[in-house]
Formats: sequence, C-alpha cells, structure tokens
Amino acid sequence: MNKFFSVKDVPNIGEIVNEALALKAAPNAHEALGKHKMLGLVFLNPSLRTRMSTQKAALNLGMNVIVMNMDKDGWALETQDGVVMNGTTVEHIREAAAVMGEYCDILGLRSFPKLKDREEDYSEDLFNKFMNFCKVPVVSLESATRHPLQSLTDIITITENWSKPGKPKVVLAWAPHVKALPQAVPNSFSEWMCQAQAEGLIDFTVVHPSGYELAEEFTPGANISNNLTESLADADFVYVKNWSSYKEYGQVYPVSENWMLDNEKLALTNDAKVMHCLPVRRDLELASEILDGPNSLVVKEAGNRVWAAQVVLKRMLEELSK
Ligand SMILES: NCCC[C@H](NC(=O)CCC(=O)O)C(=O)O
Ligand SMILES: NC(=O)OP(=O)(O)O
Repeated sequence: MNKFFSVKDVPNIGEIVNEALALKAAPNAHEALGKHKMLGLVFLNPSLRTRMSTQKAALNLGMNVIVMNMDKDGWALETQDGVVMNGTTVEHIREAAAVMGEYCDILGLRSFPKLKDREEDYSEDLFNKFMNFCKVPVVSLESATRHPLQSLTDIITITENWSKPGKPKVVLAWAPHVKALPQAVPNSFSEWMCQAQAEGLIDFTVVHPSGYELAEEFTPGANISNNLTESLADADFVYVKNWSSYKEYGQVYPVSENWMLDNEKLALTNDAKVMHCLPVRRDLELASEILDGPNSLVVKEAGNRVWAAQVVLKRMLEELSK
C-alpha cells in the first residue's frame, strides 16, 4: 500500500479487518518494522482522535512521529498554480509538501472542504497536489470528500461487535446539526459499507431527509430511504451523522420531523448498537440517554481508531521495506 485515500486502496475489507484485529490482540508484535522511520502528521484542521490514535499506532510500530499543525504553526499555504503570490499566502504547496517529504517516510494529511464550491472540493485538488509533490506514501487523515481511517475503524467495530448468525443490518442515519458539515464522513462510511455489502459482510441502508442525498458514486448497491421509522426497524447498528446538502452544495435545509436518535426511536430497532465518529453535540445530534446508555459504541469505536491506523501504517512500512 502506498496511498490510503479511499476504499479503492484496499483490495479486500474482510482481510484488512482481520489484520487490524490481530494487531489489537498483539499491539507491539511489529515494533521493529518502523524503526528509524518517520511519520509526519499534517493538520490543516482540528483533530483529537485522528491525531492521538495515529501517533499511538506509529509508536506501536516503532516509528518516530512529527506533528505539524499547519493551520496554526505553518506559513499560509498557496494551492493554486500560476498565481503571483503578492497577497496573504506565503508558501506554495509545491515546496511545502516536497520539503515535508524530505523529512518523512510516510505523511498523513487532514484537510476539510470549504463547502463553497462543490467542483473544487470534490476534485480533491489540494490532497492530490500534496500526494504528488511530497513523493512519499500518504495517509488521508480526512480529506474534502472522505475519511477512510474512520470508515475502516467502523467496519472493524461492527465486525467485533457482531456475534449472531447471518449478516447485520447497518443503517447510516442523518442527524440534525446547527452548522453545515462536510459529507466526508457519510460518503466514506457509505463507500466502505457498500464494499462490505458487496463482499457479503453486511446489509446496508442510508436514511436521510429529502434534499440530503449523497453523491451517487458513494452509494453503489445501498438501500436508500427517506423514512427513518421504517429504516430503523430490524437495524443492528445505527451510524448517526449529520451532513450538509450535496445537491444544493453546503446548504442546510430546515427539516420538520425530529431526526435525533433517542431511546424511543432506538426501541424500533433490533436492540441496535449506536455509532458516531465523534465529536458529537449531545442532545442535538444524538440523545445523551443513548450516549450514556448500554447501546452506545462511540468510545470503543474511537478506541479502535488505533488499529485502523496501525494496519494502514504496517502495510505501508512493509511496502517501503520491499
Ligand atoms: N473528524 C470527524 C468529523 C469532523 C467534522 N465535524 C465537525 O466539524 C464538527 C463541528 C461542530 O460540531 O461544530 C465532520 O462532521 O466532518
Ligand atoms: N472522528 C475523528 O476523526 O475525530 P477527530 O476529528 O477528533 O480526529
């Protein structure tokens, strides 16, 4: 593996989940693999889980880590080509990425979408430029359209919390929010779950109010509904997440019904486990009674971020040592 950007970078989901669970059982089994290798984690936006879990994963593999909070500590970055840099930007991504590639064997990058121009965000221009110019393997720490370390974590968490016969019914359920949030987490969750469904591991439904359709490229084979009550019936896992509109890009439409998952709605499910990538706004996106109750997996899920990051870094280190 020399890039981890989307589900397409993983040939088989079942296999990578098993490898991650083996790392969870023996976290330090490969601590010689990363010796004298440097991981650079570059953040253009805030992070708690991705930052800490990816550092921990690298340390488990014997790597060294440098964290660069580009948004706070770096020079203002120019990403467009062909502009005279006589304004506020100080350094071009061509030099910045290339220099970071000089210091690091593997780089991770977090860059959120601006939610202004759909074409610009969905072109993943900044991420692609970073990958091209740094010349080392790159792990997405969440880009404009995807969050693959989160989605890999989520299928790991579903797998280890499912022991019944047959496939679990997994439901991605839109939730309310006060702000316009990216589609990266739901896009990514959906593309990973659609692939897991194609591998015969789960059954997958996406439910959202009309107007919040995800881009079709992320939902191949998904059952898509606008009816929350119907979709929750027989659900084994409910993945709660808000996102802004893709169609009317970045818009937040008023939604008349109450879409926040609470115990009353949870009672419609098959005693479903509830997941969220975090951070979560209590009693706006998801009821406290669920977060504090026995069905919530959110903290265990965040814990599993380590094994997702570790399996990706392990595969990259193995490729580098060939
Ligand atoms: N990395 C995990 C999610 C990041 C982001 N959430 C946020 O920006 C929350 C902001 C707030 O609640 O104000 C999202 O939904 O894509
Ligand atoms: N879920 C997630 O990516 O969390 P952070 O934004 O805190 O890294």
